[in-house]
Amino acid sequence: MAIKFGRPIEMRDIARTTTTGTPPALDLTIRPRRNRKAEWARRLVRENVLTTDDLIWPLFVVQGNRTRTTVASMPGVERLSVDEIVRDAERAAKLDIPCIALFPYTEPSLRDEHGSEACNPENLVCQAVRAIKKEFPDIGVLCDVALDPFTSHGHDGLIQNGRILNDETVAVLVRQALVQAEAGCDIIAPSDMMDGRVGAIRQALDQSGFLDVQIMAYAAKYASAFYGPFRDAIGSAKTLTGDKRTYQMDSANTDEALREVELDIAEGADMVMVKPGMPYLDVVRRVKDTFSMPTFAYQVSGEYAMIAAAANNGWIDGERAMMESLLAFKRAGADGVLTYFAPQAAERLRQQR
Ligand SMILES: NCc1[nH]cc(CCC(=O)O)c1CC(=O)O
Ligand SMILES: [Mg+2]
Repeated sequence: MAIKFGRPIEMRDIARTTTTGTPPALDLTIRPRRNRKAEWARRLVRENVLTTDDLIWPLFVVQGNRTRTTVASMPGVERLSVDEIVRDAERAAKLDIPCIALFPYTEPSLRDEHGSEACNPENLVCQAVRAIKKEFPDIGVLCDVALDPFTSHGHDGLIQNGRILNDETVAVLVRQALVQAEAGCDIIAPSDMMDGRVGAIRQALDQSGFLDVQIMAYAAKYASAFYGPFRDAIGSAKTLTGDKRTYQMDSANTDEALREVELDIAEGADMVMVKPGMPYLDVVRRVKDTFSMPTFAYQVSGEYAMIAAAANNGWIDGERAMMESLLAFKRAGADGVLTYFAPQAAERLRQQR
């Protein structure tokens, strides 16, 4: 039987218990359960809290007008045309979500081997940034920097003879970051995992006068199966040849994550990110403890899909699983979370007040 609304474990077999007299009390001085006896008591000793200030909401942009298309593997998530994304930005602003993140679904005809569309100042992301900033200048806008939404092969960088070129890719990423900054983006978030890209982007931003544009580095980004639904959403799932293991990190490593984060901080990152989220909470904790930097976690598409699918099947209480998963990031030391649940979580937090 599906347990939609989880019952406290002690309720489950209550019918079976036969109470024959009261057993003698245990001689316990310390009873940790005392601090859990009522909601007010639990609130009083609660160590971590999730607030709306912790949320960054990722949104997908698609060509068109008044268009919202569903993403099969991400129930509840849609690709939005520019006019519609402004409506979601409005929803974010009303919910007090501090920041939204933009990802494009690029028309296949605009994708090429070099990801040229990434540097087009009129590309979907740049259009969306301008439209959002015009109506809601006070909401933070984060733009992902990587070539995968724009390349015909679905990789984050340029390829030659099957190899991803590092330095040549960085040169393109710098141009991509500059067109996004020119469009009004507040936070540049390189997700490509090329070496040296944070420093190169920082230098270019500064030389162009974008001294206040922040960089949130996807510093410890792992080669993960949990990105599957995202690649559906941006339309690179079918075209991607091979995998990303020559640039994204091996999921077995954590020391390496610290070295990656250290480099990105030295190169000028204002904030660092660990990605994916839940399977890498240990990395979040180590990064936070080691560097004391603003540290973010990305609860990625696959994590969202797992919770949404199980909830839609009636196998878990989706709302509670969502809140529990988001609180876990806070417990691990994250200052904030990129999550597709952002609007639902913000709505729930509002009701709880
Ligand atoms: N480089 C692009 C990028 N930026 C964010 C994600 C994944 C986000 C998600 O799964 O929700 C990816 C996919 C990838 O690296 O293949
Ligand atoms: Mg790096």
